[in-house]
Amino acid sequence: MPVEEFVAGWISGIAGLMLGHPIDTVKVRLQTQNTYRGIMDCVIKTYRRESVLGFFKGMSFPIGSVAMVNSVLFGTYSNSLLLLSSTSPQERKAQPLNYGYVFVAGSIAGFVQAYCLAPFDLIKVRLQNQTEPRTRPGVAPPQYRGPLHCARSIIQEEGPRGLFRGAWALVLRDTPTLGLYFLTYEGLSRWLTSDSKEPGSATMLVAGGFAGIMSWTIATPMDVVKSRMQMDGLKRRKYRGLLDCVISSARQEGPGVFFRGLTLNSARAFPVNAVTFFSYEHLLRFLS
Ligand SMILES: CN(C)C(=N)NCCC[C@H](N)C(=O)O
Repeated sequence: MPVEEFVAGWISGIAGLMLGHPIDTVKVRLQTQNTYRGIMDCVIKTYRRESVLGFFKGMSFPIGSVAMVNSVLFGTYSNSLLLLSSTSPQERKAQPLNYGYVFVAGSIAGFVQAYCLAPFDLIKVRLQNQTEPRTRPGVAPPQYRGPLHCARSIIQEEGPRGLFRGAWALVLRDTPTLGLYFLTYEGLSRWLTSDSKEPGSATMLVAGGFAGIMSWTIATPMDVVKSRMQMDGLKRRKYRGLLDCVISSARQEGPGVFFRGLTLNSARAFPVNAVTFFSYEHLLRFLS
């Protein structure tokens, strides 16, 4: 099994994460808390209360974990494509790709990565939602002192299964959208590259950026449900399950609720995924 894709996926995951985390924090807060009037209100309140550090809450943990999940995503995608089409990445560059295989391999990779991502994403979302400023004398400390304390508290209060709260929503979000993610990337990079040539840097950036926007646009409604399910269970349970979350969110806040965070998801998706694919492709050329 080729491992270069796993290594390149890991490093490119770190690059994308560092660029996108502050926007991700604002998005998660808007999706799960009703105290903000909009993006700017959330940015200003976060900055005033928590300083610039507030935007980076929960980032130390994803640097290791989300990067590892990105490695699972790219490694599973490439190896699934190898199984389906019986061609190596080098051979695939020389002949037209079967887009059906690309979509299926991307969806398999999305399914596998969703399960690996679930506990890490849950911890990230819970930490991002803590609006208390960093510990100061006289101010009550936040509920979770850090990622490990958060994981321990969830296991103690909600049992080990608590770490997988929202996992089904994550699987439903990522399985089809990652099929679309790789399909958009491969389709656009082929379209922008002349026959028998390898995609250039500008092509990787543009195709990666649009793959991110396309997949996150489709993923946003399920992303809202996922974030809400992950925050549920903290105190009293609000939702009986995924369907109940969908129905009661729509009833209480109208269908527009499923598009909360769409602007931020798209604004974050372009640079993050441009850099992710750019560094992935270059690392792969360097490693093989
Ligand atoms: C729509 N979805 C879930 C995705 N496209 N997922 C892959 C994205 C990878 C990148 N780290 C990011 O956070 O955008």
